[in-house]
Amino acid sequence: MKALHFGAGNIGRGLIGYLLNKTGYEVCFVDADHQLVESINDNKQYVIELLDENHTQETVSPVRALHTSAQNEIIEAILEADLITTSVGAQNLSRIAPILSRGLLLRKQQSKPLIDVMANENTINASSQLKEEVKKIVSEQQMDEILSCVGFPNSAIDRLSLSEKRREEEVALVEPYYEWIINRSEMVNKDLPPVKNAVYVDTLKPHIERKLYMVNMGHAATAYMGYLKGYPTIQRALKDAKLEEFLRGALHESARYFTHIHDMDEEGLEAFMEQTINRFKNENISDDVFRVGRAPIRKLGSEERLVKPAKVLNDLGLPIENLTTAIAAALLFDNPEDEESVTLQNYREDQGVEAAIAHFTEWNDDTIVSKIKNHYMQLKQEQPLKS
Ligand SMILES: NC(=O)c1ccc[n+]([C@@H]2O[C@H](COP(=O)([O-])OP(=O)(O)OC[C@H]3O[C@@H](n4cnc5c(N)ncnc54)[C@H](O)[C@@H]3O)[C@@H](O)[C@H]2O)c1
Ligand SMILES: O=P(O)(O)OC[C@@H](O)[C@@H](O)[C@H](O)[C@H](O)CO
Repeated sequence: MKALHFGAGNIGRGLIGYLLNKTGYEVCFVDADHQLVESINDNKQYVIELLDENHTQETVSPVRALHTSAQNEIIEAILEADLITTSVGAQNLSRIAPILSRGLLLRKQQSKPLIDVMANENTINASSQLKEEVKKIVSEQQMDEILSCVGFPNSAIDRLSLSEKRREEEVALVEPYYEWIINRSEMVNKDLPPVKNAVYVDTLKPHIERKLYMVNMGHAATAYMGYLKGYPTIQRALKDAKLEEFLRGALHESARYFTHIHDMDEEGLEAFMEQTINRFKNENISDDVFRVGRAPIRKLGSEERLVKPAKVLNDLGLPIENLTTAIAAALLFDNPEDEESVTLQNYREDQGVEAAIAHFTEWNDDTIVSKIKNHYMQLKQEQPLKS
């Protein structure tokens, strides 16, 4: 069995490549990073190290990689693949669509078997988003042809995954915990063996929402508040009792979304929150606030981790103090090396904070805008040097 995976970054190697390899797939990565592609091809394997006390290492092999410029080889790999997956960042899905559509149309012309394409990104329904990107660039008839032999099952992935260069080799550093949840009902090829240790469900929504609106919400809230307090990592930030209390508060607010919208039980959510906080505090991990807070414009989006639960909870008349504080903190996230952070800061300086809140969150409610602005002023006052 052959799997083609776009994005050989942290989670691509640390979770997806790892589990596909364990399932028995020959994994071929596609990546835009020349050095990464070279390193994978030089070794035909890569190392994955568990971030636990033992730092256990495993080798994932055999693997190969193609650079995004190797268009003919990528098409060949699409034609040969039994499964196609991605983890390139939701903002890059549109970049994959052109080569993917060419390859999928050729598969149809050559009567290749049914295939599933699964985008594994931190966003709601990433595979559906990828499908929409394909739809934008092909004709209606071509889209019908693609959909007659391709499924775009959505999924949720969870594993704190980092990377470290050691002797010219990118080592994937991963926490022991992982979760890959796949919407079976959206798959067209159910003949393949299930991905090892993946969980197959018929309704993904509660799972992906809990991942994004609790794990990633809590992570982002900690990163933005941690940054403002001058902490370099999530783990250092959570040594500050006040920040841990803030994270707990934000998680408790968000948990109400799940009791009200998904009818989840409080006890289960409480356990999930504790598990999440403990994962973030893992002493064996050093997770940079700039990585976790990256792309603040994406994270402030109306369907995203901070704004969506806050909006729904507000409509239900439930508290959102911590969530709106986290949104305010995101507006102060200033990393000159992060393109979105630079755009955000420029917009805020040119247009003012109120305009920035409405523009980026698309939450056009005067009471809310002024609530977020108050938090923002408070945070700014506490951190005069940061902005
Ligand atoms: N790292 C984590 O802890 C983690 C966990 C769960 C989900 N995710 C999600 O997985 C996705 C990837 O995250 P990551 O942390 O691995 O990021 P990363 O930056 O480490 O990896 C992304 C990789 O995609 C490559 N890439 C970018 N554009 C490409 C393109 N057009 N074609 C091929 N390759 C391309 C990059 O060169 C990079 O190697 C994101 O959506 C992220 O939200 C990450
Ligand atoms: O990948 P992002 O930018 O959406 O979010 C940053 C982190 O919260 C994220 O990568 C987590 O580490 C991951 O989602 C854990 O499964």
